[in-house]
Amino acid sequence: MRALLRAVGENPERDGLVDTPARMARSFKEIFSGLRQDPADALEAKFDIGHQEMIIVKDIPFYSTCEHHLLPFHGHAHVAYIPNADGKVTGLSKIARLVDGYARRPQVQERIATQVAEALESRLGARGVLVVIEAEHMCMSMRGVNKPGSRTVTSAVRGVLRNQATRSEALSLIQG
Ligand SMILES: Nc1nc2c(ncn2[C@@H]2O[C@H](COP(=O)(O)OP(=O)(O)OP(=O)(O)O)[C@@H](O)[C@H]2O)c(=O)[nH]1
Ligand SMILES: [Zn+2]
Repeated sequence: MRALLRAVGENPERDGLVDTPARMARSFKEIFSGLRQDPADALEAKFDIGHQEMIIVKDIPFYSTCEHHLLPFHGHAHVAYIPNADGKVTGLSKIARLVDGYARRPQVQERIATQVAEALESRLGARGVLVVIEAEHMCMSMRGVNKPGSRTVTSAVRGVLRNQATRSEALSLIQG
């Protein structure tokens, strides 16, 4: 961190910066905590409620860091899934924990959606999954192309949610 401060033309020994490297290390530990866990461990088919219909947790806010510039991108994730035939579902908060776990890594937006979808499919045995992520990237807003306010939308679809009617139902519930 000190080398980085020196490289941008700063003096890492001056008063305001002397504690910055340690502070950054603590901050990075939190921002990248998803690297030291398997976010899919959050998932557990815990509640045997015989529910086999669609479940959507939408507008989940998240903060992540783009792996190209190490600048933040942030926005909302919408996660729809259809449980498998045994009708067991996971706790709603676990869906948000899953998003957080993958977001707290150096990332690209596309991969967060894919990883969330694959975790729900493989760990929970979900019959269908649709993940939509919309985010603003600071590397596009505050530098480079300088387009604040532009938003990127990515999605990942698995299983029966590839079916057009089911996918349209999920998308209309997410947008509504
Ligand atoms: N696909 C994808 N691209 C991303 C993501 N986050 C940042 N990027 C892009 O990564 C690209 C890196 O491009 P480079 O040309 O190597 O880097 P650069 O010279 O800093 O590019 P500019 O940002 O255009 O100035 C840029 O186009 C970013 O917009 C992401 O989550 N997904
Ligand atoms: Zn970037």
